[in-house]
Amino acid sequence: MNTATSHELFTRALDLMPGGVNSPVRAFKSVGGEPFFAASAEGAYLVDVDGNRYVDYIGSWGPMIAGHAHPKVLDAVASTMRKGLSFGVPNALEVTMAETVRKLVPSMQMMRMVNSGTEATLSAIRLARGATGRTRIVKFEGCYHGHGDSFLVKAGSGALTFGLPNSPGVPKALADLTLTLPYNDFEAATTLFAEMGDQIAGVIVEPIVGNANCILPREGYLQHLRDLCTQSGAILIFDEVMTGFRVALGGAQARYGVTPDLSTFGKIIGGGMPVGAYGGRADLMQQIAPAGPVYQAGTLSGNPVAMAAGLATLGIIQGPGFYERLESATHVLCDGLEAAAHDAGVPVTTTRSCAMFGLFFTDRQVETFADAVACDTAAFNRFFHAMLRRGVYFAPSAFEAGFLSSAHGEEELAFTLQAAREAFKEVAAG
Ligand SMILES: Cc1ncc(COP(=O)(O)O)c(C=O)c1O
Ligand SMILES: N[C@H](C=O)CCC(=O)O
Repeated sequence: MNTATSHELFTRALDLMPGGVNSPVRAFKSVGGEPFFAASAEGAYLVDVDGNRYVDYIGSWGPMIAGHAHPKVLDAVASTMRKGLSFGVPNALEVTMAETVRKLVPSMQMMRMVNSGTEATLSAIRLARGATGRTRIVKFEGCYHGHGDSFLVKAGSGALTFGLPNSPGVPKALADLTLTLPYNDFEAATTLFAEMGDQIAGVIVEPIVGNANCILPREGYLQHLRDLCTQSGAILIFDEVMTGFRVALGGAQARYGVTPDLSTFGKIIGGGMPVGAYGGRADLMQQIAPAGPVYQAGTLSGNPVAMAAGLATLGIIQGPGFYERLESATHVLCDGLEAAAHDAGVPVTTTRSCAMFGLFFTDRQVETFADAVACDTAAFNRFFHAMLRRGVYFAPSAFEAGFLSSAHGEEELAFTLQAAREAFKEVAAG
């Protein structure tokens, strides 16, 4: 495999950007080797600057649920941008976006568009604090909510991958206000609320944890958090930046039938452009400036080109059978990966929820963060490179979920599973 141009770019980048990248996980530091540099992407495929083609199971970390460079999204972006890139005054697409989101996710009675998932979560937690007058927040070990200071405590994603779950630079006084719980542990949550429930402003949770690989909620767990928050007056925030519009049209809250007070979105809602959103109960959102006293703002928020890309994507995913097809493709992939691993004698288990999946190198079922970190990351790293060499790109970390798009058809799945049969044999050989 020729990677000369990527190598040359990475060498230059290392001198210019920390780790040679603009976001840590993509540096390949935990799996070893060097990242490839993308030249283009279409459908289920990424093409690098040396002309290598990969079936892509990241989809830009989630936004590309309709596949890369979908013609409807490109057309919407092209026609919108000709009218101007940014206005700094309200535009009609923002209103259409909010109406569309509220139709698909009814708990989003009112909302605010922002520019990233990070902005959405840190705005939501500020609102929870402002509305309750309390300061403590609760998050879960291995969950990642972007890089806001309050969230870099036992954080997942790159923070977990690189062993930096509690980042230097976050004042201790602030970090002390973040309480952490083990995800899926009913008893621990009950105990914490019994001790400190009246001090907790909000609970923020990835309803399906996608930043410590992919861990599904135990039956009744999200409802348990709902009940604890209702009883104590804490605000329940579902961080649906990853799960929103991915595990169901109405997100994880629709899939599990649990209604949060606030939700955060990102990724798919922007169709590949930098977008996030937060919203929920109207009485809470009315406390955001200028309607209320809790301040939050953004020069480019509601950007028309970003709204156009997001709206086009939200249009595509409402097509008939869209999620049914995604769900069955994910089953084909995960069942096939488990079978291929089993045939090679490599212990592997998968988790899946519609268009999102986890691949764990263990023979045990994974239901907790402790289960996830106990898996064989060295075996994952070997598998990752064996797949990459065969033209399949999984996340370059054992602690990230995988994503399918509607462009992953029979051909791509068959190609992936053939590569996996060979790759697992390579892993077994050591
Ligand atoms: C669940 C979750 N919340 C928040 C974020 C932060 O989003 P962003 O990277 O757009 O700031 C991410 C991803 O990075 C995420 O997966
Ligand atoms: N897990 C993160 C987002 O979901 C990975 C993306 C990033 O941090 O670059």
